[in-house]
Amino acid sequence: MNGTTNKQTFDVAVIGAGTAGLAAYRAARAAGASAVLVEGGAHGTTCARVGCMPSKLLIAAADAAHKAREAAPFGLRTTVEVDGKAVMNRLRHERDRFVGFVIAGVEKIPAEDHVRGWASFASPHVLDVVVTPGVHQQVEAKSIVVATGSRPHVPAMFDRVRDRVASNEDVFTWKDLPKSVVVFGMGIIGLELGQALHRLGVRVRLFGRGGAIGLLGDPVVRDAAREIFQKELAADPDAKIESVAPSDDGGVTVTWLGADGVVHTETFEKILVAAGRRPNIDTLHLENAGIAAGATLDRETLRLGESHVFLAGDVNDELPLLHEAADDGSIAGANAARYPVVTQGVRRSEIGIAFTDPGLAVVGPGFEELTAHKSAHKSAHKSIVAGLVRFEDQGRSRVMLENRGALRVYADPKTGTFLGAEMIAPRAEHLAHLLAWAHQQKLTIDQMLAMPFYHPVVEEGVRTALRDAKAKLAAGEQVTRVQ
Ligand SMILES: Cc1cc2nc3c(=O)[nH]c(=O)nc-3n(C[C@H](O)[C@H](O)[C@H](O)COP(=O)(O)OP(=O)(O)OC[C@H]3O[C@@H](n4cnc5c(N)ncnc54)[C@H](O)[C@@H]3O)c2cc1C
Ligand SMILES: NC(=O)c1ccc[n+]([C@@H]2O[C@H](COP(=O)([O-])OP(=O)(O)OC[C@H]3O[C@@H](n4cnc5c(N)ncnc54)[C@H](O)[C@@H]3O)[C@@H](O)[C@H]2O)c1
Repeated sequence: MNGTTNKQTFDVAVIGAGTAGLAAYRAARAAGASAVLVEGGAHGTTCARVGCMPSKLLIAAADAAHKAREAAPFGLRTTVEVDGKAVMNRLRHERDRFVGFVIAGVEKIPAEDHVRGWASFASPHVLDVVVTPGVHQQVEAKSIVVATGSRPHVPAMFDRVRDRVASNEDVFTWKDLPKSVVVFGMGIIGLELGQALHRLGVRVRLFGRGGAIGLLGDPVVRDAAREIFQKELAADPDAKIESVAPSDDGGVTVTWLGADGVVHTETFEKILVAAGRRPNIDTLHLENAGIAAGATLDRETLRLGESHVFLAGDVNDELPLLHEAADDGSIAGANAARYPVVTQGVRRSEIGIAFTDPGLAVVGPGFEELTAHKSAHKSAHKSIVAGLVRFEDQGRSRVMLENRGALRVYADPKTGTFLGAEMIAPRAEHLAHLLAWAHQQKLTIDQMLAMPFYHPVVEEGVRTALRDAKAKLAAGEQVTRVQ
């Protein structure tokens, strides 16, 4: 290390000024501690800059195009022309507005509480911050909140085209829509962006791995999702890729073995890899932090083992979602301020949503976790009750021509307590909230059925699933995971 300047001392140091880090800094200050926020990259948070907000802006344009194009059955004649430059301009304009609000909040933080540079552990309580190459600053703190987020993971199979691979960091910088995009990964990012680009007139092909679709774990719901997406898009959730090679025109050529047993080759202008994200923890020299070997994260306190280090947001690889990052930050920041006294934070019921159309959602721990082994014996899976609704004949969904999808609600066979749900459904984001609130209240299926249901609404579909669960509870009909 050369060019080290002064050492500043605080009660709490927070690494990363994303959603979790900003919440941690504010919670630490509110608890009366002195605190510093260390940020190495661009301000504005992943969510606002290259995540939640720009992706939803692209989806909003795509949905508008799709609705207009699909209006004929209602007796409407429309033609849709997509102006790619205008789509991307609006996206960036609105995105920059959201980023601006975050930056305005950061600017309110006193300058003395703010260090610009990349931090890593020099010793348990001292961070080395690289301000510019060769210029270092030291920050000393009693406790440290690591809130460094995550980054896109690009597997080795893309090594030959690595310099051409786009991630969520690149898509929203595109000035115009490309003619064609191959998307690897049918997780949430791949599905959201892939479907949106397709609806905006881009030739899209989606490749997934192992049959996974978004966040779904329930085989009944996943099968429905596969069918729906494959009807609309070229999508193979269990792709047998033979090669991904650079093409002469600056794009990529993909060769794969199709489900038809035939080897196909197609060339695309762009390649988007959305094959998962990795926590930004490997460059922090955590080995210098004095943390006992084998220390694990306590999700209720966000403390790493018995140490003075707390992990908040995507970096802890628990639930990489915006509202969880914000909650993590508040819990970790308050605990870091009170360290060594730590208290358990309030955790909410789990909810995950993919903003596809139809939307995907999981409420509670999800089918796979609910039915996981109940003992060390491999074949001993837990049984649950699952009530099903399919949306083909659901009244309001059919009125709107959005009658596609399936939803399963889960119940405890003994108590009838609602355990969660998975769905691909119209208005999924709203149904998921309704169900998550019932889940957090630990309601039973009977108590949920005693709530009001208006007519005609999509929520009546949820009632159908709840009634099915009630009937199956009475009949003792349970489901178990099939290996
Ligand atoms: C395309 C996309 C769409 C998404 N859509 C949604 C959505 O619709 N809903 C939802 O709930 N979630 C969504 N998410 C997830 C959500 O964006 C993240 O869970 C959330 O932004 C994580 O916040 P964070 O504070 O942990 O990380 P970040 O906001 O990434 O902040 C981490 C910060 O740490 C800084 N940093 C890293 N290392 C260092 C270091 N060594 N020194 C100093 N600073 C460092 C980084 O520069 C960064 O500013 C989406 C994510 C993506 C990628
Ligand atoms: N609406 C939302 O809340 C939202 C939207 C976008 C992202 N996010 C967050 O960001 C996280 C990361 O999203 P993501 O979609 O990158 O990750 P993901 O983990 O959700 O999905 C990655 C997918 O890529 C597949 N995959 C892995 N390697 C592959 C390969 N070589 N070829 C093809 N497929 C491959 C995996 O099987 C998996 O299904 C999500 O887990 C989520 O928490 C949330």
